[in-house]
Amino acid sequence: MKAAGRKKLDQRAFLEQVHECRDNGYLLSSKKIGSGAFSKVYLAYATQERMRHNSKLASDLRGKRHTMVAIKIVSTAEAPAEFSRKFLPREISSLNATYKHLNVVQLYETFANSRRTYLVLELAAHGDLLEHINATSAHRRCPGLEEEEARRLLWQLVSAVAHCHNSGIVHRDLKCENILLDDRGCLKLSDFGFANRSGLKNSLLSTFCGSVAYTAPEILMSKKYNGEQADLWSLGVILYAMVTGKLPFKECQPHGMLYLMRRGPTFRPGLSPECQDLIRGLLQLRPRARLALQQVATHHWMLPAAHALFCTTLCAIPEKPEKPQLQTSLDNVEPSADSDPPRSLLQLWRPQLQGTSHESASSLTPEPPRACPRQVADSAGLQLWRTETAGRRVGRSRHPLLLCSIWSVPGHYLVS
Ligand SMILES: Nc1ncnc2c1ncn2[C@@H]1O[C@H](COP(=O)(O)OP(=O)(O)OP(=O)(O)O)[C@@H](O)[C@H]1O
Repeated sequence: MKAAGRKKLDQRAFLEQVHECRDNGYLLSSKKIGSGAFSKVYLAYATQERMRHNSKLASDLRGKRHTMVAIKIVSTAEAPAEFSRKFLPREISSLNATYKHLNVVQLYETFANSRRTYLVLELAAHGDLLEHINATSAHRRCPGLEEEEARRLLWQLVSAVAHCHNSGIVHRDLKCENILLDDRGCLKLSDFGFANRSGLKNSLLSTFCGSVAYTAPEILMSKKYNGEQADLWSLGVILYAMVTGKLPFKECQPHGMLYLMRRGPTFRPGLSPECQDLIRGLLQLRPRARLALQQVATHHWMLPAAHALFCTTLCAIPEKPEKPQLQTSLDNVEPSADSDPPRSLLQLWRPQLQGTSHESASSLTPEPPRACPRQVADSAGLQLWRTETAGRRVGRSRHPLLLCSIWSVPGHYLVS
């Protein structure tokens, strides 16, 4: 087909899409923010009318203080039948199963007709992790991210993957291109096109999924595999990519890849031994020998991330002046058992936090308020229910591996 004819068809298709979105309560912009094999992703705006009718959308966008969404338009008329019958429904059901987590792209709703399916997604407007690594490497004139930044991002990624696994979903295509960043620098796991139910514990999968560079050796060897353990391998590749700016194993042919995998990763000088140890722990040939997510979260290289999380929480959530008995009602008030004051620190972090008493917390200099307590809590992966009840439990962690509560004490919040 001639280029002019193709362009006209594209314009007609785009106008149809604009109308179809408008009929469903969204204003589609012409800004294309990405494309996949059978899909295009556009920036769009939710109408007030739509927000009134969709509680997921309303509650999320209220917190973000904008009405922007990403609409993924899948051309089901052009895609192979197997894609529309198998992979697209799996993507939608996986996104529904993993709703809602701060580090997983949220699906607000879908609508469809005979030619297209529309996925209305949370917008992550700051590109993907690969772009971020490349841009940062160029800026620093040194390949890879600072370990501190990699740690912060891995913390969020581990939280997202743990949430998926706990929800019975294995991603199976974890790679830097599928990890998006939003305008607050918050990581959002996306593209659940290959995701599947993890099913019964220890049940094995057999489909080859994902990109060779991130694929676990057992999949390359066409063995039956455990999806959760395969995701752990990919996490190791992603961490390696973050701290070195390179992929650990790069070969086009699977047998060449397997040869490199057996030899193990090599590291640039200067990379901390703790980080090398964590990467090696994930890039274990034997799936069962790989570190579990819980072990990753408590690995000594990761602990500063947990510490930073607590310090951020302790320092940056300034409590409002005390007004005894007055409770600011937030939209997510939980009828909690405000029972005893904090006694034990979370087991997972006990060794690191033993010194965190009321006094030591108070000795931290609180920063002036930069954002409202709820925003700060959100970005730290914590959920606050209310802000003004000294000595009471006022929130909890959203991190699936970090089961803790937030307590209000005069001047600070404590995490226990
Ligand atoms: N929620 C989102 N916010 C911002 N950009 C997004 C979002 N979802 C997808 N994109 C962009 O659109 C691109 C394609 O989306 P996605 O990967 O979901 O499609 P796909 O059809 O599964 O792609 P592929 O065929 O590469 O697997 C992404 O690489 C990303 O750049």
